[in-house]
Amino acid sequence: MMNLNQLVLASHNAGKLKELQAMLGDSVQLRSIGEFSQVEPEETGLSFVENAILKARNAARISGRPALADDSGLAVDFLGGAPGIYSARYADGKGDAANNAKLLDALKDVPDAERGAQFVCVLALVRHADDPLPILCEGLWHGRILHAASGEHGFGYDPLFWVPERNVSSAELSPADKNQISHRARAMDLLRQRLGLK
Ligand SMILES: O=P(O)(O)OP(=O)(O)OP(=O)(O)OC[C@H]1O[C@@H](n2cnc3c(O)ncnc32)[C@H](O)[C@@H]1O
Ligand SMILES: [Mg+2]
Repeated sequence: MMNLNQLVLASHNAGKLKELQAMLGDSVQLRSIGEFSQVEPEETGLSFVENAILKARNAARISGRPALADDSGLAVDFLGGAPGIYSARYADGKGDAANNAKLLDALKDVPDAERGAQFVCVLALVRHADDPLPILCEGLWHGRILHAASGEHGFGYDPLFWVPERNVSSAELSPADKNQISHRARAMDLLRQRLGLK
């Protein structure tokens, strides 16, 4: 298929790079698109799939190499699936802390039973910028939104995401544990199967 010893990761998010590289182990080395360009493409798609493909194509074009993109986010039931594809920009680009504060505010006084949410991850792999057949893999992770932040690991909304199967927040899981069960882990599992890496 393609030489997969090395892949360009179409992401400027250091948390994703760390998690995805840990999942891949030594078999594939991820190089951040940040090594090639600091310009982030506008995520104009209406779905995780469209944005993942858009980012992967952009990175393949800039680097001239096969590229992997991750488009992910948090879909909250009570908010009709918001912030969803807009998760990174929920508080207008003010960052993780502002995103988390806005989410807590939006769910103020909402009881536990209505605080269900899922993390979504779509991985897109393109062999080159105009690849007509991107490989797409998705993963979901069901949980609940806490009433206050808890935990120091991870990134983004992790301190607010309660993991029912472990009785802790996602930011209280060790990185190794999160990488076993997260939305990203599930998507990566499928990708490794598709690539014959497992
Ligand atoms: O687009 P790139 O450059 O990859 O980086 P990004 O951070 O903008 O990534 P997305 O556009 O895919 O937005 C995903 C957002 O969803 C949230 N998110 C995704 N996965 C998460 C995880 O494992 N834990 C916590 N928050 C997560 C977090 O706020 C991310 O910024
Ligand atoms: Mg983004």
